[in-house]
Amino acid sequence: MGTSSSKNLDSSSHGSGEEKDDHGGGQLYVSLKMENYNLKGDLVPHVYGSVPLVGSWDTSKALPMERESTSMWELSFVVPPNHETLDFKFLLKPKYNNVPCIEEEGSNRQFMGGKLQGVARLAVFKFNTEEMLEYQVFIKANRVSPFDLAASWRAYQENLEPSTVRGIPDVSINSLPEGVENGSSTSLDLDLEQYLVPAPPTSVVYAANLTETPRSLKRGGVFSNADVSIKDTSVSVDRPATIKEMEVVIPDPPKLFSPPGMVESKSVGTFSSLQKQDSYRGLYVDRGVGSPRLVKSASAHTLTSGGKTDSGAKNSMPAAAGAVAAAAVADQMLGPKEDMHLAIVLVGLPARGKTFTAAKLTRYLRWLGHDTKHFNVGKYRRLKHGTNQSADFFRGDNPEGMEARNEVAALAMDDMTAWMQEGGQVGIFDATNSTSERRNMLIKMAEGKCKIIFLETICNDRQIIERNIRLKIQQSPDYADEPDFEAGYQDFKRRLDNYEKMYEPVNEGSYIKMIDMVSGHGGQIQVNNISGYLPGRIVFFLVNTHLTPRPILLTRHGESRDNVRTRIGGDTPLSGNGELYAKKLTNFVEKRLKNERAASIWTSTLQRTILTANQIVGFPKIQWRALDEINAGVCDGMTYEEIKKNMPEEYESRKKDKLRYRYPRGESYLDVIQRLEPVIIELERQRAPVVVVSHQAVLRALYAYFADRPLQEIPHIEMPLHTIIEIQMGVTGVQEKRYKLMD
Ligand SMILES: Nc1ncnc2c1ncn2[C@@H]1O[C@H](COP(=O)(O)OP(=O)(O)O)[C@@H](O)[C@H]1O
Ligand SMILES: O=P(O)(O)OC[C@H]1O[C@@](CO)(OP(=O)(O)O)[C@@H](O)[C@@H]1O
Repeated sequence: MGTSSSKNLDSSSHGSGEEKDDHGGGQLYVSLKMENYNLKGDLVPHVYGSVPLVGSWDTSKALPMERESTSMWELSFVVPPNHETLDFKFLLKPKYNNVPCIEEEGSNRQFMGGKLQGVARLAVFKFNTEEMLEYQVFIKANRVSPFDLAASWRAYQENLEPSTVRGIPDVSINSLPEGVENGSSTSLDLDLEQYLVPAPPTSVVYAANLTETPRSLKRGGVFSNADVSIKDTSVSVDRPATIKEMEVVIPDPPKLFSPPGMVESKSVGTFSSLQKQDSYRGLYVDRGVGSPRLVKSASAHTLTSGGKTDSGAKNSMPAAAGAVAAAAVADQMLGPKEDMHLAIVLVGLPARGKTFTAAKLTRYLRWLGHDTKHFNVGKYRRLKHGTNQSADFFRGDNPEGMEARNEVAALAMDDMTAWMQEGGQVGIFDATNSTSERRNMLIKMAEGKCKIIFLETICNDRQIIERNIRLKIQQSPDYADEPDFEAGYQDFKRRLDNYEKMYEPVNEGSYIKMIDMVSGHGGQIQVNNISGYLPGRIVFFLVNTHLTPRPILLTRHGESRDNVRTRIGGDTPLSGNGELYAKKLTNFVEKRLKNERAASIWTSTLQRTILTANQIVGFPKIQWRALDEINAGVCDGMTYEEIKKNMPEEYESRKKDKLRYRYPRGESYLDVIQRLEPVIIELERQRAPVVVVSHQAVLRALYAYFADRPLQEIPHIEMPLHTIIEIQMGVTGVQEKRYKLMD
């Protein structure tokens, strides 16, 4: 208490403290603390004793101690000086219940004339003959005058840091200061490009794993790995895409979005990799497309619980929490065998967004924890028959062409069903599948092995089809060796005519039709005979996706006071550095979004994110509970060092499996992913830019979705403070830029 009349009776398990005589009179301020890292159910330390304040020896009136930190419990009270003696003991019992009630071993503890009597000792609780719990005890008593009490109350109030953001409604908008028009503030001489830093290269291991050589072709001796690189050089079969390969040029610029200040960007998503604007050929990054059957990919391992095999089939529990896990378990226990495996079979004319949609769906399902693979028949065709087949190959009246195409489709389907027998959950079968004869063949092949849902992409907008065709000539390995863009364009048009002559829209079985869904409004989704958890989710996802180009800006809050103290969790305000970042971010957002008609700012409900976004004006701000930081449970407020020292088992368990590890009374990364699903759906649905101000763990999970990073990597993704990750969504997939606003 820091008063001249204080009396310190510090009595801990390590020895009793120094005593001073009482000269000041007044009241006795008693502070009791107990410490133990082990908890026993919902038992809370209580104090009961001889004076009415502490229950007059009635256990039901005992005073509960309050949790001061993970392991420390605290209770302070003031007793009038006229109590000659104060006897008391510690109890363990539930906070709102009187049973069980365990009293500490040994005699009463006693204050006499304001002095603690006897020797310091631990508080020992015996549950039965074998089980007991020991708490360290810290007791402090000070004589304080009423004047001291009043002064200390004032000091307490001054130092108290109640949340400074209380009262800000969940949805708010700070209006612009008078005389300032949106986007024309004087502070805007900021050059965004000066803050640009390189984005990390796409994960090497993952990209390579995803583009494995189709197994059935390899087994048949059609080619060796070495052949693949030679025959199909423009498909990144055996090697990851390098940053240079992933530069993107979008054709027909006037029709497409080009945000201010855009410079070089890197694709982290489904498509990318064209070269220069006026050179019509580029590298095609076939990310997420493959048929890995021989070699298990890293992602396949991460998505199953144990990888145990049962007569060849592994136990396909998803690496997921919550609803995803519950549905998977129910399917395994109750569903018909073929329902455990789902085949999404794409249908549509060329250049209708089938591969794009398939890759996006794969990314979403994998992020949720479903074991999903994308099988692209075009890749099989190129590997078996080469990359330079002309339009004639695709004529309906060309029997050799028809046979060759059906054969590679059957090979891919074989690979997909074989992978499912090994435990794979969702196979996405990507080809035109544009005749009912072809679809019948697939239905027969799937019998008893998996359930088929057709996903047809239909586009009636000539302009969009034209743009898609141009993208195709630039992206597809089929035209990688064609130096003349116009020749490639004419050939592709003839190929399209050939397909159109044969095309039969889906009218059979279970299907989803996406009709004119590119812009996110005006289109429609038709579904037939769709039921079940996963199909329902897939429909919901597809309803909400579109291709309207828009940026999503992800940033952590400015440095918080707990960040400075290296304490995790908590709800502290910003440090000086953090406040500076809040200002810089405000300027950045103002400049970056100055030409946008609409945008919104999303924060968590914790004050460090709300304060970071506080000064941004003119855009609606929305607080999302789902964006709150991973809940560290009983470790909230501790440093990693403290956890390591005091809870070594917890520390080690988290180190071993950071993805699945759940803090006691808190969350795991998998829990965080589950609660972020509505956020992802809403980010997909939004057509205007969104700025997300959130936290390290949450942003790792969100970023992983856009960057297509495997679940296992999520807890280890670098997510630095004071850096903005700009995700550009659009017609070529997802690209990333990074801005570092502070050193
Ligand atoms: N639902 C859709 N309708 C029309 N075009 C789309 C759709 N989804 C994506 N696209 C666009 O179509 C382009 C070509 O898509 P792609 O998937 O290669 O076509 P496909 O596999 O049908 O030949 C993509 O780059 C994308 O911009
Ligand atoms: O999963 P790890 O690597 O522990 O990172 C999450 C931690 O990051 C922190 C900072 O250490 O997030 P933030 O400051 O962004 O809110 C902690 O609050 C949180 O527990």
